[in-house]
Amino acid sequence: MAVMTVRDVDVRLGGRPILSQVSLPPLQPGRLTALIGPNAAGKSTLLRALIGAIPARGTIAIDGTEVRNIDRHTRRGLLSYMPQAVPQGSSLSPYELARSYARATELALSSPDLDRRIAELFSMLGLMDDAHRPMQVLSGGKRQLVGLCLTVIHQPAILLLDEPTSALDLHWQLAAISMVRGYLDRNGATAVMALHDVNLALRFSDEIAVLKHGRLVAAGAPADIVSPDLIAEVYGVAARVETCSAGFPVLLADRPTSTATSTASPG
Ligand SMILES: Nc1ncnc2c1ncn2[C@@H]1O[C@H](COP(=O)(O)OP(=O)(O)OP(=O)(O)O)[C@@H](O)[C@H]1O
Repeated sequence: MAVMTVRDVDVRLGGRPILSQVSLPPLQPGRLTALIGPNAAGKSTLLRALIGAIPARGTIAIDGTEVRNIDRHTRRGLLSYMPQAVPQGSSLSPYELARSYARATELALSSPDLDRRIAELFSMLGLMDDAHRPMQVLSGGKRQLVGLCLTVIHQPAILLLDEPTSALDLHWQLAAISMVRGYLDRNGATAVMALHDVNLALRFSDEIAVLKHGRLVAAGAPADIVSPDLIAEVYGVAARVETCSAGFPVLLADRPTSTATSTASPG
């Protein structure tokens, strides 16, 4: 189990500020934090800063140690990142990729145990029939599901997932996020997940952090922070937030109220 701290993060890219003073609620074991906000708000940039892929100022630490000071090998075992792009096609099969990812992180599992783990993940995500087909013949959604399997195969403590459901149909969106939730519950892991679908964030996350123009606009429990005013301010959309019969807040988006204002950088 690990706790990640993200405080006052600044990132500059191409000579201009992209993130400014971004802090997240403490990323605690078993918790899922959804990162929402309009296009170009800085969600992917923040996730890339958290894995140490781009330079950042401020505090990005795991159990008190700055991520940049954790050696690459340890970092790879602790942190797992799923980029926004759907994995490319290749001649390797999902099964071969899963085996090679697990080997690369020196996962301490016997070969039969690893096969059992792969089969469990593949069956949860509907990949059994595709396990031995080359990635290049799989659909985009299937390749995204494979990408999600690869993100958890070595049992990392922290998952950083960039729109992991963007290519998935309704059924597999729910299956994918349920798999992640189950993973967090069983392993005491934590996840930060960038999402465009506010209703998925409302339904599945413990905390939501809202970015706009590279700044944190709001953060907290979904029901506490997602309101019509926030949605109007952040997305330029008139919306209602109602409570569904299962007791969850649900966003009903009515119409755009202004042109998107998502391209400006933090000043
Ligand atoms: N390497 C780079 N050099 C310069 N600017 C960059 C670079 N990478 C990203 N940016 C800029 O940073 C801003 C934030 O981009 P980012 O991809 O983090 O946003 P996002 O919230 O993930 O967007 P989306 O929802 O559209 O995926 C954008 O204005 C983008 O053009």
